[in-house]
Amino acid sequence: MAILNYPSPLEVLKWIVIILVLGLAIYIVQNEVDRYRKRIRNLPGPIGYPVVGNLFQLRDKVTAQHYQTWAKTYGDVFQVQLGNTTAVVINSSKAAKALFLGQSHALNSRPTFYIFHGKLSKAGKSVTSIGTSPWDDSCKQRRKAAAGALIKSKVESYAQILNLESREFLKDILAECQNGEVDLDFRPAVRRFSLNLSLTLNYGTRVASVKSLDDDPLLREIIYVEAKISAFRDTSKNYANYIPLLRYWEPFASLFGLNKNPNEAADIGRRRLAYNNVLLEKLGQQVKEGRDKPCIQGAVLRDPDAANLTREELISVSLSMMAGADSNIPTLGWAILFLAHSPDIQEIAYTAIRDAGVLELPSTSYASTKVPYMGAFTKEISRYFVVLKLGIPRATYTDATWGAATIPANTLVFLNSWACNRDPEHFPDPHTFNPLRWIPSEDGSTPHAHQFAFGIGGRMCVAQHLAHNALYTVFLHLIAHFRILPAAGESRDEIHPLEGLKGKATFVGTPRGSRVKFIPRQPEELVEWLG
Ligand code: HEM
Repeated sequence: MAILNYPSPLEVLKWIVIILVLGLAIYIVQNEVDRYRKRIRNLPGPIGYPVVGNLFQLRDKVTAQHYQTWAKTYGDVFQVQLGNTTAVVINSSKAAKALFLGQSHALNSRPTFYIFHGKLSKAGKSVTSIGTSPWDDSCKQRRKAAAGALIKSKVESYAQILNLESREFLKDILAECQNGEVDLDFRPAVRRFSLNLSLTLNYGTRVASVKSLDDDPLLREIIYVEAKISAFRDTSKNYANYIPLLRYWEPFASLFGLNKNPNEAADIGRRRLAYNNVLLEKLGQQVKEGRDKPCIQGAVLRDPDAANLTREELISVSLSMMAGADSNIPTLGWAILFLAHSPDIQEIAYTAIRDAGVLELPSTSYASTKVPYMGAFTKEISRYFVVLKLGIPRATYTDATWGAATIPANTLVFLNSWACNRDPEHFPDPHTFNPLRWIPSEDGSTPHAHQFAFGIGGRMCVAQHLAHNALYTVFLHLIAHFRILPAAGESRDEIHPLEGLKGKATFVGTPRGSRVKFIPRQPEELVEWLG
């Protein structure tokens, strides 16, 4: 009888390790061939490392600034490899105009990402906001509906909403500022202002008080979920978007209990859909009964051209409006800090407001005023800070060309808005904060007609007029009625648009500072004026 020679456990383990190492080596070789093939011919770009490409060279850096540095070596338009994904980065205003305006159709799409689209949005019945939707007929319809509700003339009709929310913002600050005796954390007031803009403009509903941000379960849910969504959208983190190997690791991590919440993205997607359904349902009922307040979603529901939008498409429009708060909050926060450290600019702005006769007006007139210096100041805030320093990622819809290079359809594209807004050919002395650059010269021409904080081309921000008017109105209220000083011990470092950020490599630039002193110019009169 033959005796079977079973291998020892050590032998088995040895073979398992050999097979795993061999498998990994074959995978890596194949993967490197794949990554090499994905490089775009005739387009320069830095060489990265196996598997990760250029990702680790960008870790803990403000990505847009790093790309701006690379542009000095590789030119205005270059490619990077983020793991297995090839991305094209556009770093000068001239190149941005040539590509996003000159080849607008080819650059008109948005990419899909493994985490955001594959997990979060899939769980939310694949409903994505306009800003995260690839270009197709549905996206075109949704963009048209949103843009229709946000054109310049419609935005003028939202003036009372902007005035009301700015007034409420001042009330929140006045209630807590103790005449400038304390360093006040302005974030709750800023959050309420921005959330109210999104909610009122989109659904005709609003947050009654700062306290209800914490007390009201629906609002708490919105704030929590929107913050999570912003994190899942972050293009500089979420490495599983770029390195497929990490996706294979996920089931093992869950098996060994290393991934605390493997279904988090899907869960957040479902929760976002749930509260938007509740809000849309409520508005639909109000529209039916004729007791709805004027709002974007109400306008869309009543718009005969939008009648063919499905419920998912209506929700998509809402998601897009809610996402706007993500950009408004840090921009307003940074501007408050900037004002605190810039008494000279506060003084010029206050004088301009006073000389334009705004101080004699009721708050209900503020949004409809046109104080040139304040309009210019608002534009310069957006240009100088650039909250989305790499814009919102784009993708090529069809092949595009740059010099001798063909950028194939479905390539990830980043507009380096930070670099374009600091482009000395477009903005002389670009590192100086100078609102006067926006004041029209005597012949009526504005030297710099385009700044890139809202993007450029066919997928540019649909709400740029609204966002500008909202910021203009709140700045007008704030500067007319308060002086702002820095918090104790804070230096100008906190307003550096790169060094002053909380977390360098984040998609949305958020200032790390959050406290200033607010001193009412005329406390008693202000109470009365605010009503
Ligand atoms: C300071 C405030 C804001 C900034 C800096 C900003 C910036 C941007 C940028 C950079 C883009 C991408 C543009 C491109 O790819 O060329 C964008 C897209 C978009 N923004 Fe804004 N935004 C702001 C506020 C808002 C608000 C308040 C809303 C909604 C009420 C909004 C709605 C949208 C939508 C729907 C898109 C997607 C457009 C598309 O993909 O076709 N934004 N925004």
